[in-house]
Amino acid sequence: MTSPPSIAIYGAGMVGNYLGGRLHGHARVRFIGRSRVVSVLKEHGLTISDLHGHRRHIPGTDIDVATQASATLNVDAVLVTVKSAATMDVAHELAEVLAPGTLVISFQNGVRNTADLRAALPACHVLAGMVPFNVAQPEPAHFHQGSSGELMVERSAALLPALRSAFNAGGLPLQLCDDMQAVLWAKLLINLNNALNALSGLPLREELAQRAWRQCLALLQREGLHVLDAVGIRPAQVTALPARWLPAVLSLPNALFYRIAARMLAIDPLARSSMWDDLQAGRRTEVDYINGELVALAKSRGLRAPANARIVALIREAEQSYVSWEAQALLKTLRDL
Ligand SMILES: NC(=O)C1=CN([C@@H]2O[C@H](COP(=O)(O)OP(=O)(O)OC[C@H]3O[C@@H](n4cnc5c(N)ncnc54)[C@H](OP(=O)(O)O)[C@@H]3O)[C@@H](O)[C@H]2O)C=CC1
Ligand SMILES: CC(C)(CO)C(=O)C(=O)O
Repeated sequence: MTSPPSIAIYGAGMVGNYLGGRLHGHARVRFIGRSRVVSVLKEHGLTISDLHGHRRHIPGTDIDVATQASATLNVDAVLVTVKSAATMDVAHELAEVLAPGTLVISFQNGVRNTADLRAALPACHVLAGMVPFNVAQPEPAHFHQGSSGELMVERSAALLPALRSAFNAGGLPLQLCDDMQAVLWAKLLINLNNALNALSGLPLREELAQRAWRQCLALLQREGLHVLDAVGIRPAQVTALPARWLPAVLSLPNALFYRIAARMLAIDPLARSSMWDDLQAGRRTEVDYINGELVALAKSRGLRAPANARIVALIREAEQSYVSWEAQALLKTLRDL
């Protein structure tokens, strides 16, 4: 790769447009998405910003967009940024067009997307990635990073220096990791809050500032950790504190929590979970790939994960007709199971 690497963003949405906007100019970026989304980018241009004050506008005339998988032909790397339920479709679309050896990175939540992509794309280098921060969409063509953290990607020789340089130059240094499955399980434990945040109807910061919501999350995480222990999965440490300590810290009274875990509340005041975004947009959520993943794992070993199962059911209900919950009421429901 002598000229800047060419990167296709497959799934121009919150994460994809933000990553693509950061990489634009440091790589040749092509945004592949639904026509309703890419036509907004062409019309308004793309604005990206973050909670640290970074802001950038890319005019629509400088943005390369497409709606078909054939636009990934001959790119150096494809970043997959669709929701988990769309992964298999994307895998089959890419299988029709990608040249052998193409690098594909899944920047998705959930623990099975990389394996699904790998199975459908055996001749490609498929790597797992992890996005630790939140992306919000304050306006149709504006994507805002609302919390901190570095992207993580599986260490691999396929991750060529020119590509890593493009991420670095775009302000998205890649943290390389040998055991991404452990990272994805740790992220899944954090994502147990996605459903709670959606049910709360509150921005993340307001929700996590309330002890009863944190206690709900602690309860779901304890149950998750119990299942992971039973099957021998050890989640990686992806936050300042090890995954195993999080339930105890989340359960602290507010005054102590605010002092000890101030970093957890360093979130843009308007940021909400991607599951809230899905419910608002009337889309099916990723709950089966997050809480549902633990429920299925528990079941496969003759165990139970009743609190996470209840959350799956509540989100299913909310997908049909949204009703927000009070924290104390949900905590009681989960404790009574
Ligand atoms: N949003 C966030 O803050 C964060 C999200 N994540 C994770 O990142 C992943 C992406 O999330 P997010 O960016 O929020 O998702 P979005 O729904 O905002 O973006 C995905 C986009 O891809 C489109 N799409 C789906 N299938 C195809 C296809 N076959 N071809 C072209 N476009 C397609 C979707 O359209 P349509 O809706 O019509 O299917 C949608 O516009 C998820 O796994 C999420 O959990 C991780 C960290 C933070
Ligand atoms: C960043 C985080 C944990 C919360 O916004 C997330 O992954 C999501 O919303 O899906």
